[in-house]
Amino acid sequence: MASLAARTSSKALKNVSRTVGRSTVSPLAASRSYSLLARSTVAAKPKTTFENVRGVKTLDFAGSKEVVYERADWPLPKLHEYFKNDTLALIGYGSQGHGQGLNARDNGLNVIVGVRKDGASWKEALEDGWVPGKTLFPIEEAIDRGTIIMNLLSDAAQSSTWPQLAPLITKGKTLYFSHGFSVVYKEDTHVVPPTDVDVILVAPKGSGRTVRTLFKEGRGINSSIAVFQDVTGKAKEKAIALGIAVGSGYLYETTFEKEVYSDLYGERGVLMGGIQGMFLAQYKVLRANGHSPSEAFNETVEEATQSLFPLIGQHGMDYMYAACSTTARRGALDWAPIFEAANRPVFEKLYESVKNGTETRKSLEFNGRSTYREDLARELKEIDEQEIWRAGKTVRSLRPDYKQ
Ligand SMILES: NC(=O)C1=CN([C@@H]2O[C@H](COP(=O)(O)OP(=O)(O)OC[C@H]3O[C@@H](n4cnc5c(N)ncnc54)[C@H](OP(=O)(O)O)[C@@H]3O)[C@@H](O)[C@H]2O)C=CC1
Ligand SMILES: CC[C@](O)(C(C)=O)C(=O)O
Ligand SMILES: [Mg+2]
Ligand SMILES: [Mg+2]
Repeated sequence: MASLAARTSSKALKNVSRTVGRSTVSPLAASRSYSLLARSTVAAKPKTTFENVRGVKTLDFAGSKEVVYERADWPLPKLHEYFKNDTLALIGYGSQGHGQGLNARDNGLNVIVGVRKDGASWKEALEDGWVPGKTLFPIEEAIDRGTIIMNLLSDAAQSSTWPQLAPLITKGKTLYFSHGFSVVYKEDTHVVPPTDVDVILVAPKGSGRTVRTLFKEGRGINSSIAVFQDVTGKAKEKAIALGIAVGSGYLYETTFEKEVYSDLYGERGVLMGGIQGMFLAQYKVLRANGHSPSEAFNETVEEATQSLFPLIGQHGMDYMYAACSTTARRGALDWAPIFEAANRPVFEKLYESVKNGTETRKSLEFNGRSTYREDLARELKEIDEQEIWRAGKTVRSLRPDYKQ
């Protein structure tokens, strides 16, 4: 199991830390420092401070000190030793089950998958090389065999299956989530963990698909970690070790409540709902003013995703501004506060809707239906058929590396 992929990631792990001056920093942090030096058009930035080495760092985030854990402190031999008596039972095999399960398996850990027999996930797990009776089991059997129960069912399914699954989570096991949803909104989900098990969270801040691709690239996704219940006194350490085991590069401490509030808010906001709404509004106004679909798409989506947003990701907003014309900079500086003012009340309403549980109840009701897959697919098809995204397909088809 530890074979080629594990050796490859072991090599990647060796490369993960480099010495810059007297501090050990990761390649990403190093490239960030490099990018700060490389900037010519922007003012000097506050320096990132590295107060600790060995993978645990206290960093200054814009004036707030926070601890970040990273992979450097958990080389593969240490992970193997730590989990030598454990079986990680991944329950559910959606986007996160796939990414976290394959990463932990490639890291050489003892991982099994538990899903509904002959459901869509069972088939996907088979395709990914999980073997029925050895590493692939019906849900109850996987929980029985596991010591660390990683509940990666859909949030709605975590709630609906809880009455059957809860009695199987016996003393000595660890209960793991990738979202604070089930335990924080217990009035609605009715998920109340047994009092004699550690309950922890590792929530990758990105799609399970990216959890996998970043791991394969020898990098690692940012994840949040939290402890809901610490029975053994080791819950936090276990969360950190599991975070690294499933392919995270950097782990940020939070609470279950903060994780679920920020996550539900972010995905409904800028990450998914907000961006689709903003793209569509801009596109529609361009079309109403006589611009062609290709021009409206290129000026709204293609330039954003292919040119400007990656610059924000690599170097920050000011860098992206500085990389655009002085004409663009002047206009964007003037209009940014207008957009902020227009959007702020929407974000306030959204945060309240998350905090008071409205979003949770809607999600439980919708995703708890037996037809949830078809119902979601129907609405996604409606997006796919919007003119903006149809135009986008033609624009993308011109790329040399185009894949449908
Ligand atoms: N998607 C992501 O990238 C992220 C997800 N998370 C969190 O990770 C967890 C898992 O999410 P994700 O990977 O997206 O999975 P999904 O939400 O897509 O759920 C998929 C899994 O749930 C199973 N499932 C659904 N309904 C039932 C049911 N009634 N009984 C048994 N199994 C059922 C499916 O099995 P079947 O095929 O048999 O229907 C499938 O294995 C959630 O807590 C989510 O919030 C956190 C960060 C990012
Ligand atoms: C942004 C959506 C997400 O929160 C994620 C990929 O992080 C999710 O729930 O899938
Ligand atoms: Mg989410
Ligand atoms: Mg998220």
